[in-house]
Amino acid sequence: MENKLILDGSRVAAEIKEQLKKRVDSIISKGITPCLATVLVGDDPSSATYVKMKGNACEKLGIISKRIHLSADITTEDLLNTIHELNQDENVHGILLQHPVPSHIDERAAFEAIDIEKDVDGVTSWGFGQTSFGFGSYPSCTPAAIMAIMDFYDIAIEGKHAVVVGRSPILGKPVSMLLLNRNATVTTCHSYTQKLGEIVKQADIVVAAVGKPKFIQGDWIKQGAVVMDAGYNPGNIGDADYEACEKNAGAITPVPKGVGPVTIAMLLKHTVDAAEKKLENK
Ligand SMILES: Nc1nc(=O)c2c([nH]1)NC[C@@H]1CN(c3ccc(C(=O)N[C@@H](CCC(=O)O)C(=O)O)cc3)C=[N+]21
Repeated sequence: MENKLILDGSRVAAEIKEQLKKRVDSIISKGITPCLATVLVGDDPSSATYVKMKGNACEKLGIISKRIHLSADITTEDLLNTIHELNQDENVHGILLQHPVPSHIDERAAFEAIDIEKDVDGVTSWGFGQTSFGFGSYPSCTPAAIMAIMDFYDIAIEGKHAVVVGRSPILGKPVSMLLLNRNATVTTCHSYTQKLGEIVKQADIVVAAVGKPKFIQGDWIKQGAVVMDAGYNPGNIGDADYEACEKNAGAITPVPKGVGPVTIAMLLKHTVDAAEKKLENK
């Protein structure tokens, strides 16, 4: 049997960040310091951890991390006001509103309030539309990460059958569009999909984006298929049953150190892109 490839997200992220560091230094020498604003609402511990990781990753590259932490009981209006202020703030180049926000808040309205120029996390419907049509600047970061890992390892996409399990607005749906734009044949599955295992079994590329630990079963994976696990469940458990899927897969991302670190690298890249655009228009 051919060798199995463990897709090392930490390595991909490290290489991307090394390139970014040079660009950050150059932007700073021209008088602008890239800045990402992160907005965290409430006190969910894993959200707090992820946001902290994003902020720290910024600072490591010399990007300013403007960290905004709002209390869980704010209103949608309060959150919209915060976003409007960040939109107005000349020194902020990118805005990340951490998902999920408390359920009494209209998350979609908050995402939509983000200025398209600053939507480095690809959460607006405008950004999604651009991604879908294939000309946007900032696809959502986890979908972008999945593509970046496949490109890093020269995994063929064109003509392949990609099965995406999940259709969330910033993961399953946009990654389906990115794969489609790369000429994959895309099947997007969800909670109403019948005979899911049989469909996944047909996949050359499986994207696990359901948000349920170990949901993708090993015997659903065709021999040699590529498994991209975008799950981030409590305890750092992926959406694929790794031990079982790994047996059949030709290539697979682990959790942790798979898609996660590259998601953060893509966020940094988009922030640097946004700061560079600002510089060009100065
Ligand atoms: N608006 C928005 N954009 C997001 O991109 C977004 C979000 N909301 N909400 C939550 C998910 C989750 N997410 C992760 C990013 C990195 C890791 C990551 O790097 N994890 C490490 C391990 C983490 C640890 O050590 O605790 C790894 O996989 O190696 C995980 C999860 C971004 N998300």
